[in-house]
Amino acid sequence: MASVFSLHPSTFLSPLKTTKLRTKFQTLHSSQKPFLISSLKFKQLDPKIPRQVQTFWNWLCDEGVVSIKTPVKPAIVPEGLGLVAKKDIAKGETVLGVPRRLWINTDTVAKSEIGNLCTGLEPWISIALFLIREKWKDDSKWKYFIDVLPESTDSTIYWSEEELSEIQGTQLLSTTLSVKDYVQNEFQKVEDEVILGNKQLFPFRITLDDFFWAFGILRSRAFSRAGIQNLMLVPFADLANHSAKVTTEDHIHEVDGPAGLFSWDLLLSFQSPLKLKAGDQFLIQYGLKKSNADMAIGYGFIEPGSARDTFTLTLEISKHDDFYKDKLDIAESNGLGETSDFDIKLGQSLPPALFPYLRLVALGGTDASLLESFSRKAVWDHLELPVSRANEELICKIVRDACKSALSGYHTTTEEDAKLMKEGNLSSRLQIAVGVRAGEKVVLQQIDNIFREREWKLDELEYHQEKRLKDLDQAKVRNS
Ligand SMILES: C[S@@+](CC[C@H](N)C(=O)[O-])C[C@H]1O[C@@H](n2cnc3c(N)ncnc32)[C@H](O)[C@@H]1O
Repeated sequence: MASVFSLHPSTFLSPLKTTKLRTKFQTLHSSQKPFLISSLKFKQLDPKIPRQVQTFWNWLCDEGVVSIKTPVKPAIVPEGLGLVAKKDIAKGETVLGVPRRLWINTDTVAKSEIGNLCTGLEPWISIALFLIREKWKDDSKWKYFIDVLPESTDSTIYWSEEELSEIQGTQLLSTTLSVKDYVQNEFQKVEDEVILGNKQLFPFRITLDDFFWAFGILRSRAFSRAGIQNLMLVPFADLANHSAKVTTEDHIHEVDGPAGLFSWDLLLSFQSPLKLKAGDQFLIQYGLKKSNADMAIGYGFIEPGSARDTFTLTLEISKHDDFYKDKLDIAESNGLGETSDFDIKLGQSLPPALFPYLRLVALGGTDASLLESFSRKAVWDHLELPVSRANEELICKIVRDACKSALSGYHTTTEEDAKLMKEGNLSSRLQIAVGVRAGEKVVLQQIDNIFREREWKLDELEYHQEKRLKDLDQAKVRNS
């Protein structure tokens, strides 16, 4: 693949740019000198910026995506590349707008040479193939954008065996391995069904590493408005880094607006969620609901602190359960299934459906009569309250055993993790490993504590059977 690295930014003159420059010199003589000088100056980034970033910025200028008025510019920041305010920016002020013609989404792929081949593929897979192909092409429209994309991130999908051993026993490890399996299987399928039979469109070797690269790029930088169907890569906008200081998610919009010198288009537009001073970094929120494990897999970093510490309890109605069909029916009538995931977050109350589902899973013996006595909805309402001492004791045991088993799978103790974090100086990947494993353990301990306390109170709780007898007695008294 040819590269633009050998060209000095000031010698990078596409035909279009030459024309523009000439026009500018003409206007220079017609008294617009200040505009020309400042517009050339605004193109210059910090001299320490890598040359390909300067070239990318020049391209954005030529495409009319940025102008002298654009209040942010690319810069080197602790998170890699980022966007920095050129002037003070008010909260809510528009900082950038990238026109649709530069987005890479399924529409872009559909209109490309591989459009027909990609019909029916998962959106991310078609965009991944497109991206790999554009990276290989010498004359890609997105060449200067692709040249500034990283080769990898600290996402756990790129970790070595040794690095992965640091997250032994964690849910992060099992999710990472499932994601890697998924990507590998999808690659094998697309290689057999699309790539190998279409050598004229893919005249170069596409490896599993290429596919992982594209997957990682999409996971860490693509925007998706309403789920995976609207996945899109947006040059320039994808330079915005994340900050926990941003506590809203409504700063990205699609609006109609000017998209160059003479054109109008749909723009992906960013409003600043924070008030910024000149020189501050423009930051956004990547997703308030994401756990640290989601952040580690998707973006290759975690948030310090405990706000994103999560453990997912997965419960299942056994197929061998005598009441399997009834139980499944009740779960499904209430939006759950044979297997249900409950995300438990540190310091937050348990998900409301956890107790009814647990009681349902554990329901047996004489308590099972509950399944036949009421409508599906009414059974669930009953499950909101303790059913019987035996049932409540069993759910505590199920959960506490699961916590104990999970806690025994980690290869470090909470104290060892705390010591490592206190000492500092960890590599970025070890920081993620220690942060996630410590976070999972503390949530597991929190869950175990809740159910231990519940065990202590088993004698004080009011159970469904007793309540029913009490209600019957009260009714008798009223009727006598
Ligand atoms: C959308 S890109 C942002 C631009 C990116 N910094 C770059 O150099 O191209 C997302 C990536 O930026 C980095 N990043 C963003 N926010 C971060 C943060 N708060 N801490 C650490 N890394 C961050 C991660 O590598 C992440 O995968």
